[in-house]
Amino acid sequence: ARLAYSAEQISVPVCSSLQVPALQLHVSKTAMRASQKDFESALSQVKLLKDPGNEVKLKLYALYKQATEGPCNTPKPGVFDLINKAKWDAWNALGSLPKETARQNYVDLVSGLSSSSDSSSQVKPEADRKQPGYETLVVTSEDSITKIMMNRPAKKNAMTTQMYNEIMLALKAASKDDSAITVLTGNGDYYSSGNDLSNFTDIPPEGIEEKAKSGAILLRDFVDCFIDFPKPLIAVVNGPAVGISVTILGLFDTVYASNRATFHTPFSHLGQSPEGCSSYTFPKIMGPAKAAEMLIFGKKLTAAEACAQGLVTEVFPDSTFQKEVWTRLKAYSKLPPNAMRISKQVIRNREKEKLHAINAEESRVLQERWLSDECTNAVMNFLTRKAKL
Ligand SMILES: CCCCCC/C=C/C(=O)SCCNC(=O)CCNC(=O)[C@H](O)C(C)(C)COP(=O)(O)OP(=O)(O)OC[C@H]1O[C@@H](n2cnc3c(N)ncnc32)[C@H](O)[C@@H]1OP(=O)(O)O
Repeated sequence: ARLAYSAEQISVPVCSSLQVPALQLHVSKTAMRASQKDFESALSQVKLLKDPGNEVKLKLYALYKQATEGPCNTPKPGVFDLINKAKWDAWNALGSLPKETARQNYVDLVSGLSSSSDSSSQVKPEADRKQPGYETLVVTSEDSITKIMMNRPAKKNAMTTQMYNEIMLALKAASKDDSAITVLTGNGDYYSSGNDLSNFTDIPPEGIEEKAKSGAILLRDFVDCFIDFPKPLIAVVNGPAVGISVTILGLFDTVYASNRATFHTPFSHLGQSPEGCSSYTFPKIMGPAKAAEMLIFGKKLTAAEACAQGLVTEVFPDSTFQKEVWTRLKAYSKLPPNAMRISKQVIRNREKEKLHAINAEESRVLQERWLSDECTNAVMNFLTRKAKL
């Protein structure tokens, strides 16, 4: 049955003090313009929803603050104040979005949540469905869909060694479970900021060469899992994507993106070179000239540009992204699973051997790049806060 809950009940253990201020009945005067009635009714409606999860609550929080107070201009909370920092990040990510647009987006989001909770009143709370054993991911299986969500929102879902290993484990488990399709997505405002640059700081006693060697093996194994994944694999790109989180998209069967997403592969800036088989898949998908702009010159694409160039399947407005995408995926997941798997095999199998060879070669080249001065300086500049993308 649908749960009516109070402001206290909406917070979940992962983020226990995350309260949605929209639940407070106070609405500042600045919000009382065009869609005042709709906005007020959304504020009441939100109290009747099932817990929508932290990601959505952060979106609601950010839109509410933007709609009532305008752009974020409060100081950024400290590193250890994770919850307030996540809230601040979500609000700040809205930039100069006009108050009226934020109000409209809030109303749209609540309306999307209401209709999806109407149609799935038996859904178990996420905590019950969550698969145990992952620290950097939230893995859930429901409606024949296994969802692997990168879960380091405070670090923009940067991929640590542990996250690479957990994604490989989750993919292996998903390839054998009874789900029909598998989804990779991110928690928070980013899809992923790519390789966690602090991976480079953990040098073993055997030295930097050994570190580069083990990194190349990890990279090759990680990308191999995507090449070999037997079921339809869908990326739900909820926000900006950087580096390896972009390159592996060429190995997915479908890529849905929010219109807030961007696609950025700044390898030359970082003294590195392409991976994830992108040296092959990108020129094939978008033609060599467009691929070179991304992979050599680090041109950042908007979601619309990435869609026009064939890397993204479809772009959705951020305010309705989750609702539209999951409605579509739930419908796809009801198709005969064996037929989908076999179709994927027919489409992908003849390329597999080639992709494994390309992956091995890209990993070998990167192993050398990681030892270069260009790469070391770029990573040190980021880690000492002298540079950002
Ligand atoms: C097995 C190894 C395989 C390696 C394969 C090769 C892979 C290559 C790549 O993926 S290359 C791409 C690498 N990524 C980057 O260079 C991104 C670096 N990050 C940034 O430039 C920025 O953080 C940003 C533009 C993504 C976001 O900027 P902003 O919105 O201003 O947020 P913050 O910078 O304050 O970030 C919040 C918090 O997250 C930390 N963080 C973000 N990205 C990374 C990252 N890639 N590695 C490590 N840490 C990251 C950032 O430091 C902040 O932490 P703090 O709050 O200061 O503790």
